[in-house]
Amino acid sequence: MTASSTRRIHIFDTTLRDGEQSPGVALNHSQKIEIAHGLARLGVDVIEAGFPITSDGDFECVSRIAREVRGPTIAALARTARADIERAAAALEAAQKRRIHVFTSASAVQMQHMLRKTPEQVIESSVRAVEFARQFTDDVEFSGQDVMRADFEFVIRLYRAAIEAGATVINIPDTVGYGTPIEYGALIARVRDEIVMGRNVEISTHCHDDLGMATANSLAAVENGATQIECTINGIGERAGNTALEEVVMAIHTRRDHYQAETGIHTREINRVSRLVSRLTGMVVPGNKAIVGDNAFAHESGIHQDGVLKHKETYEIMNAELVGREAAVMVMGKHSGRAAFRKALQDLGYELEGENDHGLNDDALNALFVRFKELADRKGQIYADDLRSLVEAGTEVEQTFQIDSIQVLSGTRVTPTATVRIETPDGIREAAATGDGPVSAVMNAVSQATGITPELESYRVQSVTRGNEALGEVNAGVRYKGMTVMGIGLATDVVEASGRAWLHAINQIVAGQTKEKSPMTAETP
Ligand SMILES: CC(=O)SCCNC(=O)CCNC(=O)[C@H](O)C(C)(C)COP(=O)(O)OP(=O)(O)OC[C@H]1O[C@@H](n2cnc3c(N)ncnc32)[C@H](O)[C@@H]1OP(=O)(O)O
Ligand SMILES: CC(C)C(=O)C(=O)O
Ligand SMILES: [Mg+2]
Repeated sequence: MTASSTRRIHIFDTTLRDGEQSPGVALNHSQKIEIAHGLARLGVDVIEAGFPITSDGDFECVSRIAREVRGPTIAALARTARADIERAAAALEAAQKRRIHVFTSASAVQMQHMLRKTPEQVIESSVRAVEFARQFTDDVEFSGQDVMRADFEFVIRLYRAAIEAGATVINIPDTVGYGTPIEYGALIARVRDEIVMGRNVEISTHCHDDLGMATANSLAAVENGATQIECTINGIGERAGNTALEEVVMAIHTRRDHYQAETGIHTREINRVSRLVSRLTGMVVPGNKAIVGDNAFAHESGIHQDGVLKHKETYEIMNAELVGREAAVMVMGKHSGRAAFRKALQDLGYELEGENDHGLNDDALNALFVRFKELADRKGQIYADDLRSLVEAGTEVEQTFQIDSIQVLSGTRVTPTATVRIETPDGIREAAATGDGPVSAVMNAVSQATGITPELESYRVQSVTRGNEALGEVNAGVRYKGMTVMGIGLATDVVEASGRAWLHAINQIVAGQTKEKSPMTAETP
């Protein structure tokens, strides 16, 4: 591939407009500004900052982004109405580079039932709107919603009219995610060959993920002449969301042999902006999400781990570092094999063959591996501290304290209060405590009963089975006097699971302290 044959694909990010249309998401001004700066750092070409006619708040926010964010073109959405276009133009006034994005509908169902216009009226209002928008800027994008359910002959007529009226970017939205890659690619090729025909007009793709085909459709468009992809961080957006920015960018990068294209995205910023958007929108990224999910660069099964340890490329098509993540991680669990087990112990500092206390020969390693599998069967994921306990004590940590009962009082206008009974080596101890919420109340009560108050560093709750009686697993990462441990608690009630996780962490702390005092124990790595 020569440099001259590489096409530049523009990334149009609509996280702040279509992304914010995700049900339940509403970002305030400072959150939007923070995301806009993140997008500029990422190197997107266009930021669609909002739809200014929506509200005074949206207008103000687009104006602020236009004033403050430098680098990308700032775009604002408008219906074909004059008032929308005037409002968009006013909001964009301070932008270094501004684009008005005018949209209409192209499918019969939307024209007839939503716009209540005939196809000819839709063409006429679109032409007027594009011409009017051109009075404010030379950069006008035009979209006809729902093209994949539209009559393609009409689509061609509509877009031809928009180009003649002055549209510089024509965006082909599959608004309801109906198209397949072959159909969508073929339509883009028709638009390229029948209406763009070498003119200086950019073809853009805007896909939704209702059938899980947004990324495939966007890439099919690139194969057929599109040079702009509209997308959102983490694929958020209306219903099932939009094309995920990180997916198309990394597909183009990783398969540049195939697409003969490149984007201007600084890929090492991807993880950072993904985390930012997830945190501010409250939309959790699923573990198995491509590129940015927790598991996207993790290996748990023994055969994969063995392959990756021998040569990374056996199971990895891109480096985690390339998207700003830590190098691929080995998750230790019941599917892990000896190779990964051995490597995990080495990473923790244990010598596998030698004369010191923890020098493990093959027989010792095999015996430990059997215990590791037993533990993984019961527990699922195995953490570094579990491995340390296995090596040093040959068993899971001793449960010095055990929960006898937990009672929690919580609700509106009630200070959350927890009462716990804990079995200790000296008999039952009872303690009651309050907290900001039921979880902190139960943690405080357990600390009081055991006399150990660690500091909470991370907290995660997830469901590990399905249905009404789903078990909640709580992972509480805690720190105590320089020691960091992960407590795990499982129960159908997440408050109880939190209490169990807290106590599990305390038991590990107690076990760690006992070992430190024992003259028989070698230094922990
Ligand atoms: C596919 C997309 O993502 S499109 C963008 C969707 N985003 C949003 O709708 C978010 C912001 N929307 C809003 O705040 C409001 O809907 C507003 C301010 C735009 C309009 O509010 P209202 O005036 O109360 O109208 P309402 O939302 O009830 O209905 C939409 C109107 O826009 C019309 N309309 C829809 N699309 C277009 C268009 N492209 N061009 C012109 N008019 C349009 C509809 O026909 C309807 O008109 P009607 O009231 O005469 O029947
Ligand atoms: C406004 C348009 C481009 C849109 O979001 C869609 O059609 O999905
Ligand atoms: Mg959309």
